[in-house]
Amino acid sequence: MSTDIRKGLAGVVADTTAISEVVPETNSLTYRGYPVQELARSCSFEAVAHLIWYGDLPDAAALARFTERAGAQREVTRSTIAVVDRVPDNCHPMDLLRTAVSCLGAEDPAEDDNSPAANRAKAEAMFAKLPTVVAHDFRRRKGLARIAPDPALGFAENFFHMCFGTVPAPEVLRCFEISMILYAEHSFNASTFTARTVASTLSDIYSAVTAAIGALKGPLHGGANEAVMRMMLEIEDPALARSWLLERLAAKEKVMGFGHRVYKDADSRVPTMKAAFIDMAELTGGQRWVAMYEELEAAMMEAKGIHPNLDFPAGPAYFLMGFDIPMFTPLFVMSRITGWTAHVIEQLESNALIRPLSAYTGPAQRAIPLAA
Ligand SMILES: CC(=O)SCCNC(=O)CCNC(=O)[C@H](O)C(C)(C)COP(=O)(O)OP(=O)(O)OC[C@H]1O[C@@H](n2cnc3c(N)ncnc32)[C@H](O)[C@@H]1OP(=O)(O)O
Ligand SMILES: O=C([O-])CC(=O)C(=O)O
Repeated sequence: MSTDIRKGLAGVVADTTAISEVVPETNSLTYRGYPVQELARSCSFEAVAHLIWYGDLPDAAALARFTERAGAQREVTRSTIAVVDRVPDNCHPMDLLRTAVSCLGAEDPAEDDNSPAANRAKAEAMFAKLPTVVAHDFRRRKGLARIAPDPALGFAENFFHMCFGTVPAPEVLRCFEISMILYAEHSFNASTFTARTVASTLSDIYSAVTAAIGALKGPLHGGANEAVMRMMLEIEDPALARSWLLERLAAKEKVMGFGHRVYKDADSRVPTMKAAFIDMAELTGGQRWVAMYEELEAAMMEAKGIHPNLDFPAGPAYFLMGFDIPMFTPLFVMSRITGWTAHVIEQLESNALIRPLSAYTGPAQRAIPLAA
């Protein structure tokens, strides 16, 4: 047996995928062959979701059919709302979302149908319904009544409508949509690999997504977008950012929103998201957070040569859009549901149970003492 242990599976190529390609040498990320920056510039999130699941960008007619199908499925059942309403409202919203996906699975009579067509239909249903749950939770924590989804609105417009009762300026919608497109897919990241591992046992797609939500919640992964904004609020004054960061590094602490397992020379998505964040700051008078961003980014580059990752601009951009911090990782879920489910379908197309080996380091085999 090989004892070549790759901690964290770093550098291990675990399988093939045709969904996205991350090329750290050229700082590039493509979804089904299209550069993500170009998708963010010219496509709707619905078109990108279609691309991720079906392999091609939709033409106008296919996009209209897809958007109509998604719009019509946004409502969740009364029983899902009832379960969600019983979850304590001091829990993290990711806990609630995980529970909601379990409910969606339990309610689906076709839960165990793992055919590609059935799983695509379930993926589309989750894409449509998860924003309804996230918005409901956002309002319920403030003691506000639920706002029903509007099937006539696009993905981003409907989500703001369900959260705030209004649809913001097109520039805000665009920044939000850009974040959804950039967060949608990123090859074998920890949560996607979790989803694929669950799928590899021939479990159902809802179980895979539930597990992926658990993996995304951690601050080394999706939870970092929340931690970034908490850090910025704690620092408060951009003039204090550099010394704050250097103190953390001196104490050997990690600074959230920096570093990446695959990209060592900058995250391909950051320039696009940073530009969207700056647009948000200009729209809302939030330039203080841009100054904070610049200070932290420069100090980290000088001290450790480590670049920001996507969570670094996404966190303050969501803050400026008016979302509460614990909601930031659920926003990530609303996007990554596309990538996760595409990977589950791909895993099942040529499945092999995911089960690595371990090198045992416990005591050598021994006899049970007679008195035991
Ligand atoms: C959408 C996403 O999920 S993107 C990732 C979001 N996560 C974060 O922002 C959390 C903060 N970042 C990190 O913890 C890491 O960079 C990870 C987990 C993302 C990737 O880590 P790995 O590839 O395992 O690298 P690892 O953690 O071993 O770091 C390598 C070196 O860089 C340092 N380093 C990496 N990231 C950071 C950071 N954010 N702050 C301070 N030091 C860091 C490590 O301390 C280590 O230094 P050392 O060699 O002197 O011990
Ligand atoms: O790829 C990773 O390890 C983490 C990441 O950036 C993502 O999931 O978007």
